Amino acid sequence: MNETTWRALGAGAILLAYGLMCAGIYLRQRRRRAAVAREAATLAGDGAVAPVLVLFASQTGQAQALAWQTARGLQAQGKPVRVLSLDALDLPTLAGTAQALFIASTYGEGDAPDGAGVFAAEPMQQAASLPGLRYAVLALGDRQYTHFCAFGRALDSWLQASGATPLQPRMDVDNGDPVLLATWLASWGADGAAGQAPDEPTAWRLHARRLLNAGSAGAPVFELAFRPDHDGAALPFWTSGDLARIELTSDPSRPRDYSIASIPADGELQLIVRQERRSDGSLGAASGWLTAHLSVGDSVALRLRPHPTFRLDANTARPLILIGNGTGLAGLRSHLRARDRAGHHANWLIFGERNAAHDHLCHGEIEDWQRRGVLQRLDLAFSRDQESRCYVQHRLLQAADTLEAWLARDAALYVCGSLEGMASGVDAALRQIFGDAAVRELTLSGRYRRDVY
Ligand SMILES: Cc1cc2nc3c(=O)[nH]c(=O)nc-3n(C[C@H](O)[C@H](O)[C@H](O)COP(=O)(O)O)c2cc1C
Repeated sequence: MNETTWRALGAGAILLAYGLMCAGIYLRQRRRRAAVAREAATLAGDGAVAPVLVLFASQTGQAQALAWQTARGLQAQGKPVRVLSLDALDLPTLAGTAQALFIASTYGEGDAPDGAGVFAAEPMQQAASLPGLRYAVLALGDRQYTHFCAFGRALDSWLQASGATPLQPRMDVDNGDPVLLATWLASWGADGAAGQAPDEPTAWRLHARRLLNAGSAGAPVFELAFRPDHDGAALPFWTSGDLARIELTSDPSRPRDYSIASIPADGELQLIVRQERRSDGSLGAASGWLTAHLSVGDSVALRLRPHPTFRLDANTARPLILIGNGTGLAGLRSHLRARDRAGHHANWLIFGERNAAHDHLCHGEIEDWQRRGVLQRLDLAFSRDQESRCYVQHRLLQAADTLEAWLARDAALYVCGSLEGMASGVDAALRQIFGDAAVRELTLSGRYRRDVY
């Protein structure tokens, strides 16, 4: 065979591989859509009347929970309903819908939450044609952020620019304002009183508190262990990836969510908390209370919050790549403990902190996982142990080939820790290695999940 024939064969092989990759993406998308459709069909009725779409854009689950409450209200009035995450919505479906209700939170600097990132980056980039659509928007946010309810607002503007007609003015909800939530729910026939989080607080006792980074140049990090307040009381249900919400008596309007660092099999609920200091030197309200004021033996009320976007769920049987920094180890540790118990050893941890000597949080447990093969690979990035700063995103770039091999084995990525610097850097590194389209596909298929703050 001459060189031209070899080249032609090579080009043919590349085309074939590309075709197979496209077919794989298409089939996965189709499977995902079918699963979403099955879930939504439970409320959708017999198909004689077009369902109302209830669409949510949610990071930690509040918008999602409200979407289901809204849907149940509509259903109680005899209306067929479909509940969908915004990223599971396509424009033809929306254009063919008469009525849609949007419940959207805001993250980052006025950005869409992860479950709506693709919708925000694609359909929302230009006006669509939605003249037959009547809609309402419930925007969730927090006035402490500069871009209050920015994503809900952007969604509203886009719908208006697309020719859709508002059923009522947009509602901008500050910090879960119960009055506005009850008003929204009542307008769709749902029980207003159910507007509060359905998860009841449970009573716990602080059993132990341990400093994890003695001698650190950074702020102290503690592990707190809580046990049920009453001896012999059963542990409430949670699963790895979930959150614990703390409401301070001094500031009940501003609850704080912490990633749970343990699993129920540990017999206790553990958190990893960094003691924050304000610029005037005083302790942060929640972290100061947990790390300094609360004494061992004291009681606390915690609400366990399901965190569907960060659970293992459909990724249970997949290899996992767990990436995080600082107290973000909490969310990764609960997953690793769950994996250890389930005997799933295809785990790769990439963890970053400042100095190995003082900030190697939970190193005993991590070494034990390594020794027992629970971790197949471990990469540590101690940013200040060398001249030039090195972060987890640099480890990702250095290990790009291995990362590619793991993703080819259908691995899922879990990122936990700070949004600025870490999670944004990790996202940029993933896009640099795999391209935007692949990151989009990972997000849509639930193989790229984040618990970032
Ligand atoms: C890291 C972080 C960033 C946030 N950024 C904003 C923001 O820019 N603007 C805003 O109005 N709310 C912001 N919020 C508040 C959320 O939008 C609000 O808590 C919402 O109720 C969460 O709903 P979800 O559980 O459905 O994601 C932010 C919250 C967190 C934790």
